[in-house]
Amino acid sequence: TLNPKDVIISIDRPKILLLKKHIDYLAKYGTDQDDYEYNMTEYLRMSGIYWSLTAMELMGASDRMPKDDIISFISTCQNKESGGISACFPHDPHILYTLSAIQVLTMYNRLDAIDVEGVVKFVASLQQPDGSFYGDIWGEQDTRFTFCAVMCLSLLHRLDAINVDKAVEFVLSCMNFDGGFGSKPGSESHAGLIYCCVGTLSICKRLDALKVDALAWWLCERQLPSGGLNGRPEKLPDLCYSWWVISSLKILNKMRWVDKERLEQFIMACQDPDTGGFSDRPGDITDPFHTLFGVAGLSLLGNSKIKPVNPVYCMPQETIDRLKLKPQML
Ligand SMILES: COc1ccc(S(=O)(=O)N2Cc3cc(C#N)ccc3N(Cc3cncn3C)C[C@H]2Cc2ccccc2)cc1
Ligand SMILES: [Zn+2]
Repeated sequence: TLNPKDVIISIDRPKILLLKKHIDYLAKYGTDQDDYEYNMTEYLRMSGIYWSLTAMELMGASDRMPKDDIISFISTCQNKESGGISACFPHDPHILYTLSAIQVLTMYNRLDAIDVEGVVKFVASLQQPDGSFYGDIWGEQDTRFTFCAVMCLSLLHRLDAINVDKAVEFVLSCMNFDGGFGSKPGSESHAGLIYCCVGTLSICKRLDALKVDALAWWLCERQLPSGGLNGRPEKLPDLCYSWWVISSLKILNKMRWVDKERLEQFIMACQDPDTGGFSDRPGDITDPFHTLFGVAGLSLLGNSKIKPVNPVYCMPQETIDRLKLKPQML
């Protein structure tokens, strides 16, 4: 049931974490090659593997994933000429899927399965004179891709391959008067892009450049009476936006500015007790994308049944520690 700008959570929605249901949901997802949705999402297959594996790692159930099949799938997706990685053979390589592949292989500690130098060359080749990054050879510019490039190269300890100062300069050129960020200079502030820009500045150790109080104020204003958070003013709450907002607030050390109990109630209500998984809002269809952000969000809120997640990389903290990466936190 909706009121114009929020959802009303009915009392029969789940209130506790249905961990086993989510583990079984993700373990089953993608095993049925004839499944319509599975085939329709071939274009994002690599990201789907990252979403599922990361959620399973956080739930302590990554042994339920087909590790060897995943690793050999990834090596078939690397383009020999460009070094880039695609979502699925024979699609074009793209920075989004190159990042997802590197995130999966670092969680598995199996970077030997691909040509790392080729990945570094592909990512560096996408940087533009203004410091921004294209997503692929077709030239779409978006601050999301700067974040993908910086995150991907930092996981490989190869930030030396790009001009970090110019990348930071481009991100800062997208800062708005409200302290937020959009996809390009002058674009409206949006929670997903704020997360990308704050994450980029954290990895580049430039959080000093933020208007912290203005930005944290804009972020905590995203929370609605239902406890959920939206991506922009006047929008409905959505579980994935809840992740973008609270991970940004965690990096800024301002988590206390949101009502954690109400947010946890919203996240729990997004679970589906029959199919397993989390959806964007209570009662909708679940998917691996929102299941990751439900599990990661509960981890950030301190749920002891879920392993700690790093708010910048959206990966298990133990992986970030093993890589000796220290993204800046305020
Ligand atoms: C509705 O079918 C869709 C629609 C789009 C996409 S998408 O372009 O690949 N993508 C990733 C995504 C994955 C899944 C899953 N499994 C579900 C949704 C979803 N959205 C759409 C969405 C999320 N919240 C509400 N909406 C409508 C975000 C989008 C963009 C995005 C990509 C990477 C990282 C962050 C954001 C995939 C499926
Ligand atoms: Zn969503």
